Amino acid sequence: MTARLELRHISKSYPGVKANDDISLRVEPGEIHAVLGENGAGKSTLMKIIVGAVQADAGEMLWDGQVEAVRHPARARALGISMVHQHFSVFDSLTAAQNIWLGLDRSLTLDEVRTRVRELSSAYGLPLDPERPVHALSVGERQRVEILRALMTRPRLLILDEPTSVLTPQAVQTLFVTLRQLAAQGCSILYISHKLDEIRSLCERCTVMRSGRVTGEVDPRQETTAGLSRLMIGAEPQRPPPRTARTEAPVRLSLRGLSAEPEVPHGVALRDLQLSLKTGDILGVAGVSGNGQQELLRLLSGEDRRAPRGTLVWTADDGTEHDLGPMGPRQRRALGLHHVPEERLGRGAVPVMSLAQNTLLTRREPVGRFGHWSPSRASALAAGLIERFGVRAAGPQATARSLSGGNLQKFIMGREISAAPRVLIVAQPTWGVDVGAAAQIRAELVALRDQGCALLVVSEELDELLELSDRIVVMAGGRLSPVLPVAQATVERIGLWMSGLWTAADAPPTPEGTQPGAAHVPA
Ligand SMILES: Nc1ncnc2c1ncn2[C@@H]1O[C@H](COP(=O)(O)OP(=O)(O)OP(=O)(O)O)[C@@H](O)[C@H]1O
Repeated sequence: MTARLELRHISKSYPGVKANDDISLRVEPGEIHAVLGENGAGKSTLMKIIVGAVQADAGEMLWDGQVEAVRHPARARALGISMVHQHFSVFDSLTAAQNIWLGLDRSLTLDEVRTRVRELSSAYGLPLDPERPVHALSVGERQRVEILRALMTRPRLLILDEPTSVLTPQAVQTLFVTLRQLAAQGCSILYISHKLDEIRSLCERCTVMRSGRVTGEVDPRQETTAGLSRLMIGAEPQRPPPRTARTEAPVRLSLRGLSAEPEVPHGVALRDLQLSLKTGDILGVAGVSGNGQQELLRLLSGEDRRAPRGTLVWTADDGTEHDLGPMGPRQRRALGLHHVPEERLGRGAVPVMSLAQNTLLTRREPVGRFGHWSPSRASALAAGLIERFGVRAAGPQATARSLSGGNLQKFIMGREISAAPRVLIVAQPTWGVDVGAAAQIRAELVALRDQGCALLVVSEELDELLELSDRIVVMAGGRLSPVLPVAQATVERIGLWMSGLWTAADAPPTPEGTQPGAAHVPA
């Protein structure tokens, strides 16, 4: 059979790093082919070469058996190659439908695109209102925009770079049904993921990369998860640290009936949120993105300062209370409240600035008494983070945008964790991070909690929340469910609550479990 895509001896170097080193790869028509590799292994670079966004230094590409020099993304689109990127390339001020329309060849009118989006989103179980502006969408919903945009082009090769990082388990299953349907119709799929279970259940072949080279090609269905992990990182991931039993701990931060109207049209209104973050405790917030998580995170971080007086309260060690509502992020950081936003590029880091300069976004150590910052101290801080968190980067002067997605996530997480925060608010802590690094980040979060930090972790990965959290709460329709100790949080129960189906009777018989306003809320 003629391969749909064949790569022969592809190499690509950046200053100081050989991102791809003599890579060969074959993808058959209708094949679902995984590309697996640790952060910075060179997967995204290879995909960018296939779609013509980056030019290889050496090697050739064959399409349907013919040598093809894809020098431009338009050529890749004309061949039928479509890619869903890890970092979303959407325009914030436009609606979902307008964004999709812009990415197409204009053979359809905007109205036709809207109709088609509705059809595709219901056929493939990817709910999305085409009229909503993208700035009001959560990352999970933005990802759906990208996936729908790719599906609209009726691709012959669909490349997905970490498509499930922000999808719920149910949404992942639906996506897999879609992908299998597409493959059965002859579309080839290149699937990049760090989730070994997903690769084993979805893909027929798997190319493993390490440090820019192919280290093996296997049938993932014949491998164990541990076996794949060994091929990829040369070891099995760290086991989760043993949990110590928690005793009743003092409250550090509380939400007391916090309600807020949406800041933007189509945003989610928050209703009567009651919650306490305790010292030495990890509270996990589960839920489908777009149910108010983004709005809650903005109120907690201080980007949104509209929390009504007395509804967002910081309790100091001596018991005195401070109203956090009107304080901005910097004032909150001075108290010890740090925050990792879900969007890494743009909000977590400034893409064109060096890692050293990016430390200044949230850290004061490099800043002197008169407000001048010291480049050497910023570099030293960045170098320390690179070392401690195993960030693969050319050095402290590398720009944030030159890092692979997972490495930038490690850097940002490291910057906030090593600030020794008293409260840490984290969204999607291990998004795009390989299994080894994910285990390390989780262990660091648990260590922080053991040092007395109060953590709130928002994640769409239920398994991650169950592993990390001491207590779990579900967010649906802008409300919070009762809080459950993790031992009582079964996947079934949490899954049901994700659709807003809880009642006051669900609250466990503990003081923290009683939640006014925790009535049934259809999402
Ligand atoms: N534009 C660039 N300039 C400099 N270095 C780059 C650039 N793009 C990628 N690199 C480097 O090339 C290497 C491979 O990066 P790539 O993004 O391909 O990795 P990846 O396997 O996709 O990683 P991840 O799983 O973290 O997304 C990394 O060391 C990265 O820092």
